[in-house]
Amino acid sequence: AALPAPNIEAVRAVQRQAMAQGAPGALTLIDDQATYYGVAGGKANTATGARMDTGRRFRIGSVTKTFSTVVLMQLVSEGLVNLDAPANTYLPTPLPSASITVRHLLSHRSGLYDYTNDMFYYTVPGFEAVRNKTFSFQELINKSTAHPLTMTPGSGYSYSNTNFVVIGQIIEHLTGKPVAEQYRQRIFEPLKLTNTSYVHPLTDIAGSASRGYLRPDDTTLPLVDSTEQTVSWAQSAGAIISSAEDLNTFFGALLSGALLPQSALRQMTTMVPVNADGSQSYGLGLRARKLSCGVTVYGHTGTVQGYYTWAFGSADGSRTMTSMANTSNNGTVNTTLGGTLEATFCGTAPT
Ligand SMILES: C[C@@H](NC(=O)[C@@H](C)NC(=O)CCCC[C@H](NC(=O)C[NH3+])C(=O)[O-])C(=O)O
Repeated sequence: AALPAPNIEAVRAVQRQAMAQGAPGALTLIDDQATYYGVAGGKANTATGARMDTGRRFRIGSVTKTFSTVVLMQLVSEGLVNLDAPANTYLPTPLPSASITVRHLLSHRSGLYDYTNDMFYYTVPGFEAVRNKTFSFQELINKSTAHPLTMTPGSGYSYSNTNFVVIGQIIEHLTGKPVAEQYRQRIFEPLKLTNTSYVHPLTDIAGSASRGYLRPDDTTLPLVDSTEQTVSWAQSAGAIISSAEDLNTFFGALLSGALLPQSALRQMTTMVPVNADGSQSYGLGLRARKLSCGVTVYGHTGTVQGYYTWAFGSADGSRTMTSMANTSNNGTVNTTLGGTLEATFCGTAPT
């Protein structure tokens, strides 16, 4: 069924609202079967006054989880991993529970505690304490397993960054190669994502990039420029740098079936509701949202110091959209930015 036309004025209104709520700048790029609509407002750099534009690179946070899932699903398709086998089968150091399967990790059903809850309890001190640090996967996993499991594995949905740090460790343990090489060889190069990179533990964003601004818990204090960091606290759970165009290409290829065998994509898009009315669900490294016009879109959100990202596409990948606001620790801005989904896929204006 044909989608309603994107409502570009509504996208602009959403961005204006997000900026009024504290985002220095915002961008949205829509790829509607190779017709492009770009909207950008505000500042990419508040010190120089450089304006935001849709070509700017930025940190995509948890949208990284979908890239890690694609690599893992390629290993499944190559017969190297069984989704329902215990994760311990593929790990150098066993997790505390042998009943945690690979599928539990990809669907946030493992019960592994999310160490970032402790790490970022105090937003700016927590960030400053790790922004230049490098962690091994095992160090991050040990921070998690210092806490008991939050639930019996498989008994429910509970989002945890730890799950995708373990996925990164499985990828490296199985292939003997760093995740950076896997992302590049299996996704970035084949799809020609020339503005997408995994440079951990380097802290700079090369090329034309937006600065990112972290809002302190004391909102009367000025924003903190959080652009340079290793993102070693997240790695395979959140350290990729990309652009709106590249994320649209990635989700377009994934959802149209050009990136994975159909059977693997079907595993990823087998969703489990995660909220009461079922409008939000999670599959394998993939979120789904049922919009007001009945359209369901698939993608991922991202939150990393200084950047909010929404990257989603229609079920067949024929229309994709990426939105970014260059602030974080400001839930109001993130929720507002999510309004670009309705504007893009339902043509509706913000309420
Ligand atoms: C939710 C999102 N998850 C991610 O993108 C992952 C990588 N990010 C986080 O877990 C947030 C870490 C704290 C950010 C900090 N917040 C604090 O420090 C709060 N005390 C900030 O907002 O920048 C997703 O999957 O959609």
